[in-house]
Amino acid sequence: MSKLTVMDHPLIIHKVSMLRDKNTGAKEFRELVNEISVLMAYEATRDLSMEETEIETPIAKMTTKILSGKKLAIVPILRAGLGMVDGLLSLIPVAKVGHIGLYRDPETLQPVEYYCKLPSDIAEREIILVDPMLATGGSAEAAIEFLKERGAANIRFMCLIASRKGIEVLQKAHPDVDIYAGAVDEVLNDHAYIVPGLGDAGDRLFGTK
Ligand SMILES: O=P(O)(O)OC[C@H]1O[C@H](OP(=O)(O)OP(=O)(O)O)[C@H](O)[C@@H]1O
Ligand SMILES: O=c1cc[nH]c(=O)[nH]1
Ligand SMILES: [Mg+2]
Repeated sequence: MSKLTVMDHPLIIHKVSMLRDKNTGAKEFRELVNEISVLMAYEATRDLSMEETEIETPIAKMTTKILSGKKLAIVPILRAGLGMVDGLLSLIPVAKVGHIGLYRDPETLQPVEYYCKLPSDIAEREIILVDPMLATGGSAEAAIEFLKERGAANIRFMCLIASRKGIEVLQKAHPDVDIYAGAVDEVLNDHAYIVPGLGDAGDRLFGTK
């Protein structure tokens, strides 16, 4: 069973509350998604591997630790995942960015793929897959399958709001993928939107409703 980490930091809880508010406009919504992504990146990278190195301060030589240099990739699920990329890149500027285009068919609720472009060495990279919403879990499950088909073996998934059902589906389908969620909501409505959720993350980010 994969690990589920739900954010409990007051700054994140506060910003997720602002994000949920229907009166939050697209500009503020984008800023909040960016800020929450930065704060969550701190948690989602807590177990990155480190190695010892020798440096010299102005006072003395010392042995200290740095990141082991394992290669990272950030992979947003389009469209809404795009809103989380800049925040992550601000902390991990050397990461490569891959894109998986998926939308959820409103009738069948099944994910439909329309784009996939990944770094050529994706199989060697530690991957942070990002999407603000984990609802039925179908989109994240399919995106992880694409990544695994291309050889990816080290994947973690970061979302802003997850439903209990989406977490169950993802943990069952991909027990090796740890999940980092800004908040967890219990219910999906008849259209498989998260309740209370925040509405359609892509539409709110890009002002398309
Ligand atoms: O867990 P699921 O039930 O699959 O739902 C979650 C998916 O739905 C939303 O994308 P959407 O289909 O609205 O596409 P968009 O990002 O282009 O708006 C969201 O950003 C996820 O990708
Ligand atoms: O609540 C939801 C469910 C799917 N996609 C969204 O953007 N929001
Ligand atoms: Mg959408």
